[in-house]
Amino acid sequence: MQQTNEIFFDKIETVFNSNFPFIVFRKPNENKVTALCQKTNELFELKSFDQSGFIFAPFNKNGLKIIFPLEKCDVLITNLDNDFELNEKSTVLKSTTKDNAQVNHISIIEKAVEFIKSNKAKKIVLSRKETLESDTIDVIYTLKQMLNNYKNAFVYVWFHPKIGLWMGATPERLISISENKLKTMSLAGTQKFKGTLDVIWQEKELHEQRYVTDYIVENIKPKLTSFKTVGPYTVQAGSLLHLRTDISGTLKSSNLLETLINSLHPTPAICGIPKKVATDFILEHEGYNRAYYSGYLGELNMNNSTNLFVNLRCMQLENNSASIFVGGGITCKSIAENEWVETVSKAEIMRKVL
Ligand SMILES: C=C(O[C@@H]1C=C(C(=O)O)C=C[C@H]1O)C(=O)O
Repeated sequence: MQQTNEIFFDKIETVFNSNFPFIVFRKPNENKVTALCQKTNELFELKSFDQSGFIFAPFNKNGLKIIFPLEKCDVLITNLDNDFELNEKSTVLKSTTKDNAQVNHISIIEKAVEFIKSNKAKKIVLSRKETLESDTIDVIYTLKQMLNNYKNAFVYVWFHPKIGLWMGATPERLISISENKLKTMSLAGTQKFKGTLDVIWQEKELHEQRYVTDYIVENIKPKLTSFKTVGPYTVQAGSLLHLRTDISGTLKSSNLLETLINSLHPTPAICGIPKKVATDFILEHEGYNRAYYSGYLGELNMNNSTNLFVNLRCMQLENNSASIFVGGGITCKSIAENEWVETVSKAEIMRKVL
């Protein structure tokens, strides 16, 4: 049901306070904001990619994939024509991340570089979690900040009482399918945005993004009748820039979604090459559970289309803390200190909206 902005956000606040499961999302470059409010607090596991609803899947392929089934939800919609007028709020954020976090992360990166140099892998994406404490975190305010500031991102707040509260503004599409037309992207390589898209990319970034493009093309091409790539070109994601290639095509048949997701996720944008070697390295060395970070989420068979995004630039909110998840691609050319700084810049994207 279409609502005015004020009524829409008041309802979201009421649902949030009632502790029932809900998702609010806005797709990249759209004005339409959609909410699915589940009528009970049951936890529905995704049983088949033929279901309709909003799905939330973890990084671990065998982990619990959750669906808010369309038929179990009230759907609310609003259109944002203007930015929200938000008062400046000076949230005091206290980092509870351990003092040795930087030393640890750098040491894992150095191990990965050595591992890659010995030809055991080409790329490994390593991540970490940064936890901030504050007693004034306001979820609706943060949602509005993300909507105002990250217009070309997939912005969301997801909550289930049995799982927790996640929110984010991701620049990365995993897969979209509408009437047998497929759209995906290869996104990798990071530098700070300094006022222009006209920048130079080093070999390290060009290579790490190329690995992702090659992997995606190799996996989806056999399932397509026609096929096109555009890029790589530079895109802005908040205060960062990335290299992106758009990949699109027409599917050979209409029942390929599950096969495609299984062959794409996790892509080398968030895992590595070769996939199995990179996954094992991540599980052995990262030393924490990625949970839903670098998993995927989005509309499944809603309005005859599927739109799934990779869960990046995201955080998990618990009581008075926000855990921000950040990572970056490591290759033989990585400089550990620079890779650390890149994760600090990525964490800024969520820190800024708290
Ligand atoms: C892993 C993340 O981002 C991914 C890694 C990137 C990189 O290594 O340069 C860039 C964009 C994303 O594909 C993240 O944001 O946590």
